[in-house]
Amino acid sequence: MTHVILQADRLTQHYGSTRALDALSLGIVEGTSTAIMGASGSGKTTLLHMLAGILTPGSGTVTFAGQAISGLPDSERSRLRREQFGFVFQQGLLIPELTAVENVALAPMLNGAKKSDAIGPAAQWLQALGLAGMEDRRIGQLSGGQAQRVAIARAQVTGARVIFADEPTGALDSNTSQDVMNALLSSTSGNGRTLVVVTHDPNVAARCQRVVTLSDGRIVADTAHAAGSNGAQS
Ligand SMILES: Nc1ncnc2c1ncn2[C@@H]1O[C@H](COP(=O)(O)OP(=O)(O)OP(=O)(O)O)[C@@H](O)[C@H]1O
Repeated sequence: MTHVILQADRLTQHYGSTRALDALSLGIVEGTSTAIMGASGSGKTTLLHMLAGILTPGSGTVTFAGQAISGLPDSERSRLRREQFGFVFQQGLLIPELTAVENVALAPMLNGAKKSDAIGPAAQWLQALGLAGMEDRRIGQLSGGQAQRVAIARAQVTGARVIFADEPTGALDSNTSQDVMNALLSSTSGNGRTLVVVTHDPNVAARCQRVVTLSDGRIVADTAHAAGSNGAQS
């Protein structure tokens, strides 16, 4: 049975006279991969940030696992983000002074875990993402694709139920982009977790099970891909 883990209802957001989102409603089924596409300025990042509780909507609601999150106080939303959500951005926003494993361990440590307890799961995630042996390298000693896989590990080590990615392959060449999407899909929707990814890249979108296209803050296409790879390694 399908379970809607995230539900947006009639989200509207204005920035001055710009309407970034226009009464947009969208349900995301748990364990699936969804790409959000659309021209520059169509509202993709605004939508992602609202689904993730980073932004509160001007009007409308976002419900996560049955709880309305859009009206929660900042502190509650930030706890929810740390504990239930993971984030992967175009530039991994990793800390260059720390090693790969320390960067990943930082996520559970921010939730109160001791470093000695956080390092083991962090190393396991790096291994699962093909980075065994690179745990002690600093970020500058990794390729762009390897660094993005560290960011993917960091997004998930806390047990996040939903992973939000904003142009996760935007800074990578096409082969590396394929590798990173393999890693992202297999570790998320391939593993029962939910992935929502904003992308301009049709190759990235085609790997997802569903593609939602925005224009002027509205959904203008919503396509399910029977052939969505759901994380299969190709
Ligand atoms: N903080 C802000 N202040 C003013 N306008 C904003 C702000 N954030 C977004 N906008 C405007 O809202 C609209 C939607 O922006 P958004 O970043 O969501 O689009 P996008 O589809 O993610 O674009 P891109 O692909 O270029 O990242 C745009 O017209 C943008 O200029």
